[in-house]
Amino acid sequence: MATRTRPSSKRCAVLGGSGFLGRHLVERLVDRGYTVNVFDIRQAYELPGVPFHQGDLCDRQALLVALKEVSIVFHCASPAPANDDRALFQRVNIDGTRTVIQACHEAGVQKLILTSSASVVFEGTDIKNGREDLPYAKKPIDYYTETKIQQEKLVLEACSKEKGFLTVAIRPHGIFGPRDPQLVPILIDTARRGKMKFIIGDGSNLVDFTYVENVVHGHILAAEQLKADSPLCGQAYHITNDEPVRFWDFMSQILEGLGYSAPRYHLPYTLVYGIALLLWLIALVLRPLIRINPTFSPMRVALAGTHHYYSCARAKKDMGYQPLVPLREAIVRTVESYPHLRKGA
Ligand SMILES: NC(=O)C1=CN([C@@H]2O[C@H](COP(=O)(O)OP(=O)(O)OC[C@H]3O[C@@H](n4cnc5c(N)ncnc54)[C@H](O)[C@@H]3O)[C@@H](O)[C@H]2O)C=CC1
Ligand SMILES: CC(C)=CCC[C@@H](C)[C@H]1CC[C@H]2C3=C(CC[C@]12C)[C@@]1(C)CCC(=O)C[C@@H]1CC3
Repeated sequence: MATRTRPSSKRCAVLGGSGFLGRHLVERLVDRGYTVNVFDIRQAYELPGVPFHQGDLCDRQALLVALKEVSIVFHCASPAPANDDRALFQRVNIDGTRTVIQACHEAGVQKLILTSSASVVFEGTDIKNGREDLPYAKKPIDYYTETKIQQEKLVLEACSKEKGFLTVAIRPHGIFGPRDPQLVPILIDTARRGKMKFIIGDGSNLVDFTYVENVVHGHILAAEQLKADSPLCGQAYHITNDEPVRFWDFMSQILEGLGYSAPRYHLPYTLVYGIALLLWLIALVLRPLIRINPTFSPMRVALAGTHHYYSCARAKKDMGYQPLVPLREAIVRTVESYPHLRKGA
């Protein structure tokens, strides 16, 4: 039997390393002296000394090349949540994650760190200071969440001290920061189309928005603390800024920071949710003829109008996690990073 070279504990691969979180993670790992392979279906940048492997994570052979002599794998690849393609989510998040686990076994990888999502327990109704022992959503709000649940279960169940393969899942929520293609761009696009005038509900709902560097910090801590005798094995961890904020205050700070007016007029939550549901049903019926993606999907209205914030006490206790960048500073850095989205730019 061919002998495998023992992988160095500082040699890792980032699946989804071209993405928003993945790229920040790659940069931080390199700063901390890790040797990093990037694996992604698309190449978004080049970094000296960082080999890029372009491929689909459903392709085991392609993965095996990127995992050669790697001891830690960070899996943060996923189709974007806004996508409505059920088959794609099933293929990438479920079948693809099975392939990742299999390839890790074959390549002799010792640790797998999955980027899951706090949304795996969110059903569209209030969650206040939710802990990791909340049950998975029985009625997930979309295909993205449905497949993130299956994906997390697959990864956590694969944890085996006997096989020397340890796994952990990080559940971030509302990641934001420089280069995020979702949150700030969607918000500013909505404002530019004159649709950011209304607050859904009374505006008091608290939400976690988590600065990308804190999420990265949580991933690296998890990788470094994940050992056969640690409580992390096979567990999920919320990583947040630990500063729940009113959803509409956060949006207003970003909008005003970029020179736009904050929303002022209130609309009842149930009315907006009902309209969003109706539009979503109409879009579903019309789909064979025309593809419409309404701004106000039921999922977005639920995210904008309910409480959803989580406790990160378990991460503090088991891995010594503390957010590195406070929310106020994180918002300033984020606003400054989008000069092209400033009003009038
Ligand atoms: N952005 C957020 O607020 C949150 C994100 N997450 C999770 O964090 C992870 C990273 O998210 P983001 O960086 O925001 O997303 P992103 O869309 O910027 O990055 C995902 C990356 O995965 C790659 N990818 C997609 N399908 C692939 C495939 N079949 N094979 C190889 N690569 C593939 C994409 O090309 C992309 O570069 C995802 O797993 C997401 O579910 C969890 C909670 C919140
Ligand atoms: C905390 C968390 C899970 C955030 C996720 C980010 C996105 C889901 C949000 C980023 C911009 C948000 C946004 C809306 C909904 C949620 C987001 C897409 C609205 C569509 C809600 C209704 C409005 O009045 C306009 C909002 C624009 C921005």
